Amino acid sequence: MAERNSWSLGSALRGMFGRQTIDESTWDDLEDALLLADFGPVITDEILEELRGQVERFRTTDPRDLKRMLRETIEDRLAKFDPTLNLSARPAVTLVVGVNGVGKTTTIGKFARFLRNFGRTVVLGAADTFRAAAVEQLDTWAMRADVRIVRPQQYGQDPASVAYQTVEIAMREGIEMVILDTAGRLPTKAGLMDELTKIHRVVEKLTPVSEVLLVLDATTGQNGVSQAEAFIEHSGVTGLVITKLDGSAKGGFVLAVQERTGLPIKLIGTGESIDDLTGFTPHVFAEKLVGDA
Ligand SMILES: Nc1nc2c(ncn2[C@@H]2O[C@H](COP(=O)(O)OP(=O)(O)OP(=O)(O)O)[C@@H](O)[C@H]2O)c(=O)[nH]1
Repeated sequence: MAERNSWSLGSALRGMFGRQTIDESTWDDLEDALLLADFGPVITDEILEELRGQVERFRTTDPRDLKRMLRETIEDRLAKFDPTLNLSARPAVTLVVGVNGVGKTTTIGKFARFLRNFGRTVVLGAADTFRAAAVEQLDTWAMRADVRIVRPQQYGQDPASVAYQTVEIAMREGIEMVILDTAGRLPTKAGLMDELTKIHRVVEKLTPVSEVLLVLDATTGQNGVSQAEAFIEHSGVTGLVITKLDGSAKGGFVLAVQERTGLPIKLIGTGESIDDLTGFTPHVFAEKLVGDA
Protein backbone atom coordinates (compact mmCIF):
# COMPACT_ATOMS: atom_id res chain seq x y z
CA MET A 1 0.00 0.00 0.00
CA ALA A 2 2.91 2.35 0.74
CA GLU A 3 4.12 2.46 -2.85
CA ARG A 4 0.89 4.05 -4.07
CA ASN A 5 1.64 7.32 -2.28
CA SER A 6 4.04 9.75 -3.93
CA TRP A 7 5.19 10.80 -0.45
CA SER A 8 5.96 7.30 0.68
CA LEU A 9 9.57 6.46 1.39
CA GLY A 10 8.83 3.01 -0.07
CA SER A 11 10.89 3.18 -3.26
CA ALA A 12 13.69 5.21 -1.67
CA LEU A 13 14.06 2.59 1.05
CA ARG A 14 13.50 -0.52 -1.04
CA GLY A 15 17.18 -0.94 -1.96
CA MET A 16 18.47 -0.62 1.54
CA PHE A 17 15.90 -2.88 3.13
CA GLY A 18 16.48 -5.41 0.38
CA ARG A 19 20.03 -5.96 1.59
CA GLN A 20 21.02 -8.84 3.84
CA THR A 21 22.51 -6.78 6.61
CA ILE A 22 22.77 -3.26 8.02
CA ASP A 23 26.06 -1.63 7.03
CA GLU A 24 27.43 1.89 6.53
CA SER A 25 25.79 2.25 3.13
CA THR A 26 22.43 1.53 4.79
CA TRP A 27 22.89 4.61 6.96
CA ASP A 28 23.99 6.75 4.00
CA ASP A 29 20.97 5.66 1.97
CA LEU A 30 18.64 6.29 4.88
CA GLU A 31 20.04 9.79 5.37
CA ASP A 32 19.55 10.57 1.66
CA ALA A 33 15.98 9.26 1.73
CA LEU A 34 15.04 11.32 4.80
CA LEU A 35 16.59 14.52 3.43
CA LEU A 36 14.89 14.03 0.08
CA ALA A 37 11.55 13.60 1.83
CA ASP A 38 12.00 17.02 3.49
CA PHE A 39 12.46 15.88 7.07
CA GLY A 40 15.12 18.62 7.24
CA PRO A 41 18.73 18.16 8.41
CA VAL A 42 18.07 18.47 12.14
CA ILE A 43 15.30 15.87 12.36
CA THR A 44 17.19 13.60 9.94
CA ASP A 45 20.27 13.66 12.22
CA GLU A 46 18.15 13.04 15.30
CA ILE A 47 16.36 10.09 13.73
CA LEU A 48 19.62 8.55 12.51
CA GLU A 49 21.20 8.93 15.94
CA GLU A 50 18.18 7.42 17.65
CA LEU A 51 18.16 4.46 15.24
CA ARG A 52 21.91 3.85 15.50
CA GLY A 53 21.45 3.70 19.28
CA GLN A 54 18.58 1.24 18.98
CA VAL A 55 20.40 -0.99 16.48
CA GLU A 56 23.34 -1.14 18.88
CA ARG A 57 21.17 -1.74 21.95
CA PHE A 58 19.24 -4.57 20.35
CA ARG A 59 22.37 -5.94 18.64
CA THR A 60 20.56 -6.43 15.35
CA THR A 61 21.95 -6.48 11.82
CA ASP A 62 18.61 -7.20 10.19
CA PRO A 63 17.34 -4.37 7.95
CA ARG A 64 13.76 -5.43 8.70
CA ASP A 65 14.30 -4.52 12.36
CA LEU A 66 15.64 -1.17 11.27
CA LYS A 67 12.56 -0.58 9.16
CA ARG A 68 10.27 -1.30 12.11
CA MET A 69 12.35 0.99 14.35
CA LEU A 70 12.15 3.76 11.76
CA ARG A 71 8.38 3.42 11.58
CA GLU A 72 8.01 3.46 15.36
CA THR A 73 10.37 6.40 15.81
CA ILE A 74 8.43 8.46 13.27
CA GLU A 75 5.10 7.44 14.78
CA ASP A 76 6.25 8.38 18.30
CA ARG A 77 7.35 11.79 17.15
CA LEU A 78 4.17 12.40 15.15
CA ALA A 79 2.04 11.38 18.11
CA LYS A 80 3.47 14.06 20.41
CA PHE A 81 0.81 16.39 19.03
CA ASP A 82 -2.93 15.98 19.49
CA PRO A 83 -4.74 15.85 16.13
CA THR A 84 -8.26 16.01 17.62
CA LEU A 85 -10.53 18.67 16.16
CA ASN A 86 -12.23 20.72 18.86
CA LEU A 87 -15.71 20.95 17.50
CA SER A 88 -17.92 20.32 20.51
CA ALA A 89 -19.29 23.87 20.77
CA ARG A 90 -22.63 24.67 19.11
CA PRO A 91 -22.15 26.22 16.78
CA ALA A 92 -18.50 25.25 16.37
CA VAL A 93 -16.82 27.98 14.35
CA THR A 94 -13.78 27.14 12.23
CA LEU A 95 -11.76 29.89 10.58
CA VAL A 96 -9.66 28.72 7.64
CA VAL A 97 -6.55 30.78 6.88
CA GLY A 98 -3.49 30.52 4.64
CA VAL A 99 -1.69 32.10 1.70
CA ASN A 100 -3.23 32.07 -1.80
CA GLY A 101 -3.36 28.89 -3.80
CA VAL A 102 -2.56 26.46 -1.01
CA GLY A 103 -5.99 24.85 -1.30
CA LYS A 104 -8.09 26.73 1.26
CA THR A 105 -11.34 26.78 -0.67
CA THR A 106 -11.00 23.19 -1.81
CA THR A 107 -10.28 22.17 1.78
CA ILE A 108 -13.38 23.96 3.01
CA GLY A 109 -15.52 22.10 0.48
CA LYS A 110 -14.00 18.79 1.49
CA PHE A 111 -14.24 19.62 5.19
CA ALA A 112 -17.93 20.47 4.80
CA ARG A 113 -18.53 17.07 3.22
CA PHE A 114 -16.39 15.40 5.89
CA LEU A 115 -18.60 16.91 8.60
CA ARG A 116 -21.78 16.09 6.68
CA ASN A 117 -20.62 12.47 6.55
CA PHE A 118 -20.61 12.57 10.35
CA GLY A 119 -24.20 13.79 10.25
CA ARG A 120 -23.41 17.40 11.16
CA THR A 121 -25.21 20.40 9.69
CA VAL A 122 -22.89 22.98 8.14
CA VAL A 123 -22.93 26.55 6.86
CA LEU A 124 -20.06 28.19 4.98
CA GLY A 125 -19.25 31.91 5.19
CA ALA A 126 -17.59 33.53 2.17
CA ALA A 127 -15.47 36.03 4.07
CA ASP A 128 -12.98 36.40 1.20
CA THR A 129 -15.08 39.23 -0.20
CA PHE A 130 -12.55 40.90 -2.45
CA ARG A 131 -12.37 38.34 -5.21
CA ALA A 132 -15.57 37.49 -7.01
CA ALA A 133 -13.98 34.24 -8.16
CA ALA A 134 -13.31 33.20 -4.57
CA VAL A 135 -16.99 33.53 -3.66
CA GLU A 136 -18.09 31.68 -6.81
CA GLN A 137 -15.62 28.89 -6.14
CA LEU A 138 -16.85 28.48 -2.56
CA ASP A 139 -20.42 28.48 -3.86
CA THR A 140 -19.60 25.57 -6.16
CA TRP A 141 -18.12 23.62 -3.25
CA ALA A 142 -21.14 24.39 -1.08
CA MET A 143 -23.35 22.88 -3.77
CA ARG A 144 -21.17 19.80 -4.10
CA ALA A 145 -21.10 19.28 -0.36
CA ASP A 146 -24.82 20.07 -0.13
CA VAL A 147 -24.41 22.73 2.56
CA ARG A 148 -25.60 26.31 2.90
CA ILE A 149 -23.43 29.31 2.14
CA VAL A 150 -23.63 32.94 3.23
CA ARG A 151 -22.31 35.22 0.50
CA PRO A 152 -21.37 38.90 0.76
CA GLN A 153 -24.16 41.24 -0.33
CA GLN A 154 -21.64 43.08 -2.47
CA TYR A 155 -17.99 42.53 -3.29
CA GLY A 156 -15.62 44.27 -0.96
CA GLN A 157 -18.12 44.08 1.91
CA ASP A 158 -16.38 43.95 5.27
CA PRO A 159 -15.34 40.29 5.65
CA ALA A 160 -16.03 40.47 9.38
CA SER A 161 -19.65 41.35 8.70
CA VAL A 162 -20.08 38.28 6.46
CA ALA A 163 -18.50 36.16 9.19
CA TYR A 164 -20.84 37.68 11.78
CA GLN A 165 -23.92 37.09 9.64
CA THR A 166 -22.91 33.48 9.03
CA VAL A 167 -22.54 32.75 12.73
CA GLU A 168 -25.76 34.58 13.48
CA ILE A 169 -27.66 32.43 10.97
CA ALA A 170 -26.12 29.27 12.45
CA MET A 171 -27.22 30.31 15.95
CA ARG A 172 -30.68 31.25 14.83
CA GLU A 173 -31.27 28.09 12.82
CA GLY A 174 -29.41 25.63 15.02
CA ILE A 175 -26.74 24.81 12.40
CA GLU A 176 -23.94 22.94 14.17
CA MET A 177 -20.82 23.86 12.19
CA VAL A 178 -19.67 27.16 10.72
CA ILE A 179 -16.69 27.24 8.36
CA LEU A 180 -15.35 30.66 7.36
CA ASP A 181 -13.23 31.20 4.26
CA THR A 182 -10.80 34.11 4.48
CA ALA A 183 -8.64 36.01 2.00
CA GLY A 184 -5.16 34.68 1.36
CA ARG A 185 -3.66 37.94 0.31
CA LEU A 186 -4.24 41.66 0.79
CA PRO A 187 -1.98 44.49 -0.37
CA THR A 188 -0.12 44.46 2.93
CA LYS A 189 0.61 41.75 5.43
CA ALA A 190 -0.44 44.10 8.24
CA GLY A 191 -3.79 44.66 6.49
CA LEU A 192 -4.33 40.93 6.20
CA MET A 193 -3.54 40.28 9.85
CA ASP A 194 -5.78 43.18 10.95
CA GLU A 195 -8.59 41.70 8.89
CA LEU A 196 -8.21 38.27 10.50
CA THR A 197 -8.03 39.78 13.98
CA LYS A 198 -11.20 41.72 13.25
CA ILE A 199 -13.06 38.64 11.96
CA HIS A 200 -12.02 36.81 15.12
CA ARG A 201 -13.09 39.64 17.39
CA VAL A 202 -16.41 40.20 15.70
CA VAL A 203 -17.32 36.48 15.67
CA GLU A 204 -16.45 36.22 19.35
CA LYS A 205 -19.10 38.81 20.15
CA LEU A 206 -21.47 35.92 19.38
CA THR A 207 -19.54 32.76 20.27
CA PRO A 208 -15.93 31.60 20.71
CA VAL A 209 -13.98 30.50 17.63
CA SER A 210 -13.34 26.75 18.06
CA GLU A 211 -10.59 26.19 15.49
CA VAL A 212 -8.31 28.36 13.37
CA LEU A 213 -6.92 26.02 10.72
CA LEU A 214 -3.86 27.06 8.75
CA VAL A 215 -3.68 25.40 5.33
CA LEU A 216 -0.22 24.47 4.04
CA ASP A 217 0.71 23.01 0.66
CA ALA A 218 2.86 19.88 0.95
CA THR A 219 4.41 20.41 -2.48
CA THR A 220 6.14 23.58 -1.27
CA GLY A 221 7.25 21.75 1.86
CA GLN A 222 9.17 23.66 4.49
CA ASN A 223 9.57 26.71 2.21
CA GLY A 224 5.83 27.23 2.41
CA VAL A 225 5.97 27.44 6.20
CA SER A 226 8.08 30.60 6.00
CA GLN A 227 5.37 32.25 3.88
CA ALA A 228 2.80 31.32 6.47
CA GLU A 229 4.79 32.51 9.48
CA ALA A 230 2.71 35.68 9.87
CA PHE A 231 -0.45 33.60 10.24
CA ILE A 232 1.18 31.47 12.90
CA GLU A 233 2.35 34.54 14.80
CA HIS A 234 -0.80 36.61 14.54
CA SER A 235 -3.92 34.62 13.88
CA GLY A 236 -4.17 32.23 16.82
CA VAL A 237 -3.78 29.09 14.71
CA THR A 238 -4.98 25.95 16.52
CA GLY A 239 -4.14 23.35 13.89
CA LEU A 240 -2.72 22.65 10.45
CA VAL A 241 -4.22 21.20 7.30
CA ILE A 242 -1.69 19.73 4.88
CA THR A 243 -2.96 19.72 1.28
CA LYS A 244 -1.69 18.22 -1.98
CA LEU A 245 0.06 15.38 -0.24
CA ASP A 246 -0.96 13.24 -3.22
CA GLY A 247 1.34 15.20 -5.54
CA SER A 248 4.19 15.63 -3.13
CA ALA A 249 7.37 13.66 -2.52
CA LYS A 250 7.73 15.39 0.81
CA GLY A 251 6.25 13.04 3.35
CA GLY A 252 8.80 14.11 5.94
CA PHE A 253 7.34 17.59 5.82
CA VAL A 254 4.44 16.29 7.87
CA LEU A 255 6.72 15.58 10.82
CA ALA A 256 8.94 18.61 10.28
CA VAL A 257 6.04 21.03 10.14
CA GLN A 258 4.56 19.94 13.46
CA GLU A 259 7.88 20.17 15.23
CA ARG A 260 8.80 23.47 13.61
CA THR A 261 5.51 25.22 14.33
CA GLY A 262 4.55 23.41 17.52
CA LEU A 263 1.06 22.99 15.99
CA PRO A 264 -0.80 19.72 15.43
CA ILE A 265 -1.85 18.53 12.00
CA LYS A 266 -5.59 17.97 12.10
CA LEU A 267 -6.52 17.22 8.51
CA ILE A 268 -4.79 15.91 5.40
CA GLY A 269 -5.80 16.63 1.80
CA THR A 270 -4.92 13.90 -0.66
CA GLY A 271 -6.56 14.96 -3.90
CA GLU A 272 -8.88 17.37 -5.67
CA SER A 273 -12.12 15.47 -5.16
CA ILE A 274 -14.60 16.10 -2.41
CA ASP A 275 -13.82 12.93 -0.47
CA ASP A 276 -10.04 13.44 -0.54
CA LEU A 277 -9.71 14.68 3.04
CA THR A 278 -8.96 12.63 6.12
CA GLY A 279 -8.22 13.17 9.76
CA PHE A 280 -4.61 12.70 10.80
CA THR A 281 -3.64 9.44 12.49
CA PRO A 282 0.08 9.12 13.35
CA HIS A 283 0.02 5.31 13.28
CA VAL A 284 -1.56 5.13 9.84
CA PHE A 285 0.62 7.89 8.46
CA ALA A 286 3.89 6.35 9.73
CA GLU A 287 2.87 3.02 8.28
CA LYS A 288 2.10 4.48 4.88
CA LEU A 289 5.28 6.52 4.95
CA VAL A 290 7.70 3.73 5.82
CA GLY A 291 5.71 0.68 4.77
CA ASP A 292 4.44 -2.04 7.07
CA ALA A 293 6.40 -5.09 5.97
N1 LIG B 1 -3.73 17.35 -5.92
C1 LIG B 1 -4.34 18.12 -5.03
N2 LIG B 1 -4.74 19.35 -5.39
C2 LIG B 1 -5.35 20.12 -4.48
C3 LIG B 1 -5.58 19.69 -3.15
N3 LIG B 1 -6.19 20.71 -2.48
C4 LIG B 1 -6.34 21.71 -3.38
N4 LIG B 1 -5.84 21.37 -4.59
C5 LIG B 1 -5.79 22.18 -5.81
O1 LIG B 1 -5.05 23.36 -5.57
C6 LIG B 1 -5.52 24.45 -6.34
C7 LIG B 1 -5.77 25.66 -5.45
O2 LIG B 1 -6.82 25.33 -4.57
P1 LIG B 1 -7.79 26.45 -3.95
O3 LIG B 1 -8.71 25.75 -3.04
O4 LIG B 1 -8.36 27.31 -5.01
O5 LIG B 1 -6.75 27.29 -3.12
P2 LIG B 1 -7.00 28.62 -2.26
O6 LIG B 1 -6.00 28.60 -1.18
O7 LIG B 1 -8.42 28.75 -1.88
O8 LIG B 1 -6.64 29.71 -3.33
P3 LIG B 1 -7.17 31.21 -3.41
O9 LIG B 1 -8.67 31.12 -3.48
O10 LIG B 1 -6.52 31.70 -4.67
O11 LIG B 1 -6.68 31.87 -2.18
C8 LIG B 1 -6.76 23.93 -7.04
O12 LIG B 1 -6.42 23.60 -8.36
C9 LIG B 1 -7.15 22.68 -6.25
O13 LIG B 1 -7.81 21.72 -7.04
C10 LIG B 1 -5.12 18.38 -2.77
O14 LIG B 1 -5.22 17.89 -1.63
N5 LIG B 1 -4.51 17.64 -3.76
